[in-house]
Amino acid sequence: MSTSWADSVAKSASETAVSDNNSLRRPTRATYVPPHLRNRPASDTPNLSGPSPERTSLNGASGGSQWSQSSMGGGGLGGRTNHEMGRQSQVYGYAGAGRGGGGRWNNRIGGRNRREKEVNPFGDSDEADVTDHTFNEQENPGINFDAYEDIPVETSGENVPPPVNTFTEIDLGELLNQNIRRCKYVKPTPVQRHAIPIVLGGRDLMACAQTGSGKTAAFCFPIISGIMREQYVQRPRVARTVYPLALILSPTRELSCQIHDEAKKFSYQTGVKVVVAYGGAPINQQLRELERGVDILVATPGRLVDLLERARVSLQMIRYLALDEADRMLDMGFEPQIRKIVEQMGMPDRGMRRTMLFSATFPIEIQRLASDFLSNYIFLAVGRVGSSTDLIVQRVEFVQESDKRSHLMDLLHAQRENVAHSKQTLTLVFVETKKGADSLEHWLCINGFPATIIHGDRTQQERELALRSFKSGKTPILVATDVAARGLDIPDVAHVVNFDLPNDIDDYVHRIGRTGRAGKTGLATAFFNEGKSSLARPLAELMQEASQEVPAWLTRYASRAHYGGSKTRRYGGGRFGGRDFRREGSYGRNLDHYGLVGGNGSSAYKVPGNYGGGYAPGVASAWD
Ligand SMILES: Nc1ncnc2c1ncn2[C@@H]1O[C@H](COP(=O)(O)OP(=O)(O)OP(=O)(O)O)[C@@H](O)[C@H]1O
Repeated sequence: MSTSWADSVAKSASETAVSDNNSLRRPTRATYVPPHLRNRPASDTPNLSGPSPERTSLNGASGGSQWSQSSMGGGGLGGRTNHEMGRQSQVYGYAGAGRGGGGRWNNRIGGRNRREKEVNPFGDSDEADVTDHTFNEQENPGINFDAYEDIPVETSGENVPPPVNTFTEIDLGELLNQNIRRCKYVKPTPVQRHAIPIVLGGRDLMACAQTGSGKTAAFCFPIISGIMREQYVQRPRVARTVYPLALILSPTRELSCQIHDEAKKFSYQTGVKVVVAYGGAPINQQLRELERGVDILVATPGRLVDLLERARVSLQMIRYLALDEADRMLDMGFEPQIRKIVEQMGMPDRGMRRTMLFSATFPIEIQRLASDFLSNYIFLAVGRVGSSTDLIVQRVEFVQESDKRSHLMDLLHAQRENVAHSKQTLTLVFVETKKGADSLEHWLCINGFPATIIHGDRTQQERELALRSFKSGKTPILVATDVAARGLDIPDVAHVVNFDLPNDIDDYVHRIGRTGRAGKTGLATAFFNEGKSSLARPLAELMQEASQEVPAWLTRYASRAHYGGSKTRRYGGGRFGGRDFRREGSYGRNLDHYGLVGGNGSSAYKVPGNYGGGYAPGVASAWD
């Protein structure tokens, strides 16, 4: 019989307890209090002042050996099936039965006392209905699910766990369900329907799903639920080092903050503690936060490496690893750093942790790199991957460089008139360089259009201020480089203008995806001229796939363009372009091209360094 990770940890816990002189109380199966029952009134909490369970638990590096003796393969989280998990939840009063059943924040998880009161991330919103166990579709507008009705879904890999249609079909735990209701989510989006059972079923996942389709929750829910339901996890106790159980990596500071905010909402009152660490902000504050305890660490790669090198964070206990915007994380800019984090800094090997990679775009060459981090994974494609959603109306206009500003002005004037009597709408304008961003913002402001900017040369404080000012509508125009292209979820962005088109079609997909989110519609306008002729073909293809009107002049440009000049569709061909690279004939062979179907093995793909970044050689990076 295979030994699950949870079993081996539990066994170790009880063995350690016996071998010690019983001088300290330790958790055993009998005393286990799941995290979701810990945030309870003091009167129900035994031994609040007792010694920390971790005090004499695994010492230092020995925590790692717990991992190496155990197996997470096949059987899933702790080797249990969903069904078995359901049974276990009854044993522990899971499913929220235990109001008053156990500890509170100052029970230990993550290595420290938690005496601070948890701030309600939902503010003062009405709490009345969250304990009602239903997800009421009628009452809740949430998301336009009709937009997703006939979305194509493709999975590949062995024994794919079946999808679910409702949150109640998944045993996520009542406290998490309450938070889902507080978020006003009534049913899972397509990516959630498929991804959550896959990860809860113990499988690794590479998931492609369109922008704004709910990927954040798709990786957060199984992590939070998994941590809540598992056996008590003893962590090594090494001075000033913390041992998170889950790591979520994202490429930008703002996106990490956003994921952190979301994860905090989802984990409210579950006892699962989420901390964020990112560059450009004072590290001491982040260290203090970490010292208060951490179960899920959301981080940007650079700051994480810093924390690892200072030995303030250890990855030994990581059992869930999620890479958001995974293709970006594995392109040439980040890949060495990610490889170092995942393979050389003490994280349990693949197969010993659950690994999830998410993005809206997943080029084949990046899939191949990514597969190094995954074990017997499932590939999930929701929607036409590498494509944009049909919810976004895409327009492309031929505008010479010298005319771009006046053209933008015309658009903004028209927009102003259109929305004069309706709700304030936000416009996001993408430019290629930081300098270009500064100068355009200045020009807009002196011409009476309140604008702000975000790019990698601004201080983090300035960046955060700009984003707040934009979100609140105080400055309804945000001029941005690609640093704002991915992941940011700003509900009222009605219009994305590609003042300068990116060089990479995937960057275009992510940029326009800042509008048309969660089932809402949006508008994206691009200024095209000869300088971007290499983008003509992939752009025309993409627009066609999304049933957009392609101007005749763009089709002419596209027919003149040849593959060598740009990255065209790299997703394995076919209208539904999200393809598992393992299904391509090339899998297992050492390719000399990157899976261009119908292409000629473009030289653009033969040089790995040519991928990523989204800016031409010689152009300063727009990223951090
Ligand atoms: N089940 C749901 N019901 C209603 N709204 C949802 C649901 N899941 C997610 N959302 C909302 O949809 C929006 C988009 O979600 P999210 O930011 O996770 O998208 P994404 O797929 O990660 O996008 P991107 O590719 O741009 O990063 C968010 O505002 C989120 O709160």
